[in-house]
Amino acid sequence: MVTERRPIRLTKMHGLGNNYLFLDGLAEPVPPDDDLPALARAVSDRNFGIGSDGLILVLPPRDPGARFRMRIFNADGSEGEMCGNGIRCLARLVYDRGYTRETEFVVETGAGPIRPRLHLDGHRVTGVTVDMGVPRLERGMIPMAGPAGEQAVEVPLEVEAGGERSVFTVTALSMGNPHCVVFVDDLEAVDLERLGPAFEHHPAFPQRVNTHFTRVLNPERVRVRVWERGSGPTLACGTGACAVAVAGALTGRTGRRVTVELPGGSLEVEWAGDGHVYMTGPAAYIGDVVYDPH
Ligand SMILES: N[C@H](CCC[C@H](N)C(=O)O)C(=O)O
Repeated sequence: MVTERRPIRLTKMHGLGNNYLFLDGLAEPVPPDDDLPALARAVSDRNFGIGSDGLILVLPPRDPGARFRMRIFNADGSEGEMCGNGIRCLARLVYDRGYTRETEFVVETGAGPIRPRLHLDGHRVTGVTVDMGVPRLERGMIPMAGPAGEQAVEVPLEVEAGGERSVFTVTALSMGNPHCVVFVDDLEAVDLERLGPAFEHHPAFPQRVNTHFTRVLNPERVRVRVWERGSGPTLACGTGACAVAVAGALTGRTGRRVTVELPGGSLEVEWAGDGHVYMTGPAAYIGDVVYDPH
């Protein structure tokens, strides 16, 4: 239940069609924490709200080493630790609004400090490369059931969906948020609406999971269909694209530099020698809107 009701100014942006409503907490009052899940659900609703994959707050940092702080809420109101497409949009927004003249800065997130770097043509942001940090491979860090210190690379997962039980081979890891990568030969044959929820709510993932059905086209290129924790099918998932690139390298299916083709477009991902994952992609505006239901 949203306690206080007043018009809320939002900016809708997207990264490859993965779209979010941004509340600029540097210019607007931020609703109380208890209101945020319900507000995220309300504004994300595509019929009774504005419609989006979720709500992102731009906030002043608490971490002295950070310039900004990002909080992300999925369309179901659950809070995610990080959002790859969202942080590229946040980086463009704070630069365009003149909150910083830097083209590289640290953003405090639930996944730790994340560092976007803006690509400019004059003063126009043409793209963003993000240091997404180091992937967490141990089950205890994903989190995923099983021995906490063990990795989950090419492991069996029995999934019950629509009365059918099947065993999938999965590779799970965290980019600060949990991901499950399932390599398949026939991507079109995946019944995402049936399997997506079954993976998302699988008991092996106590905090649920984002799932990425992935076809390897060649060692430098993969194609992915996404079911996101808390938002369902989206056109792209930035943290997921990073997880897919790491899983491809871990399983020997790809190199460490991969073009990840998503329904909304492609991201360039590299799991570099420093252990960090770097993701490059666009950030685009849709427009400003006032949420004022009554
Ligand atoms: N659904 C995700 C958060 C959004 C991630 C995604 N949209 C991205 O671009 O990384 C989660 O609950 O972990």
